[in-house]
Amino acid sequence: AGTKTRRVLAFVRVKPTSHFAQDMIKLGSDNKSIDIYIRKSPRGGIVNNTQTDWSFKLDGLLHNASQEMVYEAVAKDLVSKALQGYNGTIMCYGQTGAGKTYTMTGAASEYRNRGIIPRAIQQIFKSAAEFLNILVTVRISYLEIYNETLFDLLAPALGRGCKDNQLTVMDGPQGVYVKGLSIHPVSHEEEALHLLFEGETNRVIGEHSLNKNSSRSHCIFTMFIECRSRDYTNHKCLKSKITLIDLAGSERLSKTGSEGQVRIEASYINKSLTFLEQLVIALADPKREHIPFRQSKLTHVLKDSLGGNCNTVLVTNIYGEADSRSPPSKHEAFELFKKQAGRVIHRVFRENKRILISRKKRSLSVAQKINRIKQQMEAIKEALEAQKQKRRQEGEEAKGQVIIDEEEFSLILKLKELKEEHKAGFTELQDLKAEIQYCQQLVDKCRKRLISEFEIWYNESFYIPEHVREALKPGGNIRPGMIPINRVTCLDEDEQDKFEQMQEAVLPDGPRSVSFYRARMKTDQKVTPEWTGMEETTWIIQSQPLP
Ligand SMILES: Nc1ncnc2c1ncn2[C@@H]1O[C@H](COP(=O)(O)OP(=O)(O)OP(=O)(O)O)[C@@H](O)[C@H]1O
Repeated sequence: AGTKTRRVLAFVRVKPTSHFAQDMIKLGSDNKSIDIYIRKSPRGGIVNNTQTDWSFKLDGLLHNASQEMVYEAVAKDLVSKALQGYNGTIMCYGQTGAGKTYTMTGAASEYRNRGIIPRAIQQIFKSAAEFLNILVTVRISYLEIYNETLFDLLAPALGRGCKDNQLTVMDGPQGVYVKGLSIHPVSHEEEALHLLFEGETNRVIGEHSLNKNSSRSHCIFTMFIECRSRDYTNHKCLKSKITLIDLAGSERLSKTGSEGQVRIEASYINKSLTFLEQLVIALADPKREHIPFRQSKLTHVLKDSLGGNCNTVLVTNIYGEADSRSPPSKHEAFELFKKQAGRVIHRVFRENKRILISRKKRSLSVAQKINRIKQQMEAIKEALEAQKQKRRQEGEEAKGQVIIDEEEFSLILKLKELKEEHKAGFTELQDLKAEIQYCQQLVDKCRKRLISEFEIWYNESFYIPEHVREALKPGGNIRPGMIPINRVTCLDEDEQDKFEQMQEAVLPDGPRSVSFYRARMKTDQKVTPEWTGMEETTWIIQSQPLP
């Protein structure tokens, strides 16, 4: 009470598309408004009072905006204010695949396309390095809320147990705190980025989330900042925090057809987003006395990150695609799947394929070596035969005494050596053949698994009700179940490999990208299991329960 609540700034980011839905979405020419027109649903019946037009006033419309432009518009000012003691919160809201994670974290492999979180980390550390008389301390936490349970995404990264990282939100004299949360002090930009990337990985492969679409959880990345004077006579300390939230995908709320686990998740997401909405509405109303913070884990955790002296920005990510009722094409969805829900199995598949290819290459080179040895052996045998002939002609054998000269002796030794090499090569080749066969089986198994999990995920994620299916044009390639499995199977992985290799080969963009790439590499090295034995490969596949 008494504190002036700052207004929540609202931005809309439209995912770039080649088929922009001009009939449905009108973007204001001043970039500060958006109008949405929805065709009436045929399900509405004769009396159909469903609202079909909406107009929204915004603080900014981000259409065809680069990651850098988004950061400038949404975050830069908020982050610099955090260094002056103001709390700042940025939330991304929107449908699955609309670009929330892209906006918050960004594309994993490209510096240029890094999102708000890595840019905020960089801005903080860059500013901190420029302050002469101020010592800046940064601590980081990374939380995930899944089905109203809190998880500490940094627990495994900081060497804590993965199993007991479930947390409780508590109210204390200092405000809200999360019991048992790892809040890690970081001294360096690279270390902070590394923690972010590690947390991201845990978000996808965490025990509770092995089979879930990443959009079914809320992720909260927080930087606690303390600025104090280096002059020890001045004890003043400015404390603030920046909270960056990737909210769970919102599209399942109205979806019919979801069952079991999916339905439970949807209901949790539904509730928590509704409570968040109520909270934002309550905060905006100066007459409201009671602010319902405790209704859900999300609102409870965000108690001191919303309202009050906090700068808050809401980014709504939307699809601008024409006919956005249709699910994405299977090809597009498969790409998404490999990055999200199917990430683990896809990684196992690729790793097995890599092993298979390396074994095949090795086996080829061993076979070539064996051939060379064989040729050398033939040549030596011929030479030895010639020597024998020579001796025969000279009648030595008749005398019962064989005298071998030095040359012949060394040929015999060489032949013996080659025979051993040949034998060893042959054994290695046999072993490699067995390994290749085994690897091939694993690769096939993984491919099957990848595809069957994809099919399940696709149907779960983009299930369309009967009436919409009917509305879709016949012969279109977006109808579920209409694309034969073998078309998915033949998605050109090798082309993709080539592309990824090319991406890796691209030089870092500018000196500040080095810490980004190094932190990424560290995460990748740590996360990728040691693929030394086949047993481990099998173990990972077997340990993945079916959805
Ligand atoms: N502005 C953009 N420019 C280019 N690619 C984008 C953009 N927004 C999203 N994408 C791409 O679209 C795909 C889906 O985006 P993203 O994963 O960020 O969606 P999401 O809303 O976080 O989905 P989920 O809720 O499932 O986590 C990704 O491959 C991402 O790289």
